Amino acid sequence: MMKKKVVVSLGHQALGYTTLQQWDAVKITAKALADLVEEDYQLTITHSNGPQVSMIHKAMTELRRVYTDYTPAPMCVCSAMSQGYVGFDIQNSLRAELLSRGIPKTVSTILTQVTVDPYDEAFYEPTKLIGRNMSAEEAEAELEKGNYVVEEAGQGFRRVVAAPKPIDIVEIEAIRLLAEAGQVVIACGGGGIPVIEQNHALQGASAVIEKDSIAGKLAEDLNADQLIILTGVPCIYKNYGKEDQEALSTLSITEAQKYIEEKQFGEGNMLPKIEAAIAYLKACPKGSVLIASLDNVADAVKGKGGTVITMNP
Ligand SMILES: Nc1ncnc2c1ncn2[C@@H]1O[C@H](COP(=O)(O)OP(=O)(O)O)[C@@H](O)[C@H]1O
Ligand SMILES: NC(=O)OP(=O)(O)O
Repeated sequence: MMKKKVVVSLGHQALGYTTLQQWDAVKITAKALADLVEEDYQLTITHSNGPQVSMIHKAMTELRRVYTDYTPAPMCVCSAMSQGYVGFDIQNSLRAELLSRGIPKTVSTILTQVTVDPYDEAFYEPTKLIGRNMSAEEAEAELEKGNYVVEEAGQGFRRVVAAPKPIDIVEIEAIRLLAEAGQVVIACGGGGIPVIEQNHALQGASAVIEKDSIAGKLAEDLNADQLIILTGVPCIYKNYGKEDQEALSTLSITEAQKYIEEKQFGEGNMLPKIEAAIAYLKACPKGSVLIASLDNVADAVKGKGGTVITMNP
């Protein structure tokens, strides 16, 4: 029987926020992913990188305070480092978890670049928060360098970078080949390293791609049977956080579009997941999207929990 081709997108819950938290979190994540491998799913995994790329960016920038001749790493290099750092932890935890269950399987991370449009409107209105909180003087210095900053109420200033839309996944053929060979692949981490194509060269862009957008694009490019988005809530809710909050077990894209108009989804958190789901389903109408959390995914894939989004009910 053909294996079910699945793209799994991991959010903050799966990785934690610090090196030590990530070390512990990935062990729990690996168990949930190994359960899916045991269910005979062919897994391609992608993940968020906000806390990780911020930590790396902060470290690379702070070095300059001590070593004045030091050149800080650009954002695209920080993105590449975050893919290696997160991929390293996931691939080793998952490999160990699978071996403990008697399933020897290669798990590998592909350093993935994603092309973006240099004229994407996001470059004119950056929204993705990056790095540590800064004082007003430091924020001023960033502005002088041509970087964007925003003030967070009571917490100082933070850098913001653009979150342009993904165009093409440069290493998609390598990802597809490994996935089709039955290997577990971790790809497009942190949305992929954003690059701009100039003649035959790829130039890193000062941006961070939204990981939900790339998860949808990856599922589309692999013609996946399902996109599983593992996040901090067990399912999607109507009237989220209100007294009449209602868990939604299924959702058609028509209903999803209606709920978007009603502003039922948080702008910086659930909305990009729903938009990614709609984009993927329009390209792969026979597919489905499961939104669940690490705690309930084992049941949710059996139809007991989570929210399943499909083209039609
Ligand atoms: N309608 C909704 N249903 C469920 N969760 C929602 C909804 N609207 C906003 N959210 C929020 O979206 C969050 C998930 O997105 P996010 O915090 O960005 O997680 P991740 O790191 O997994 O991407 C939930 O924890 C919840 O607070
Ligand atoms: N790249 C990205 O969207 O990461 P976060 O989900 O951590 O913000």
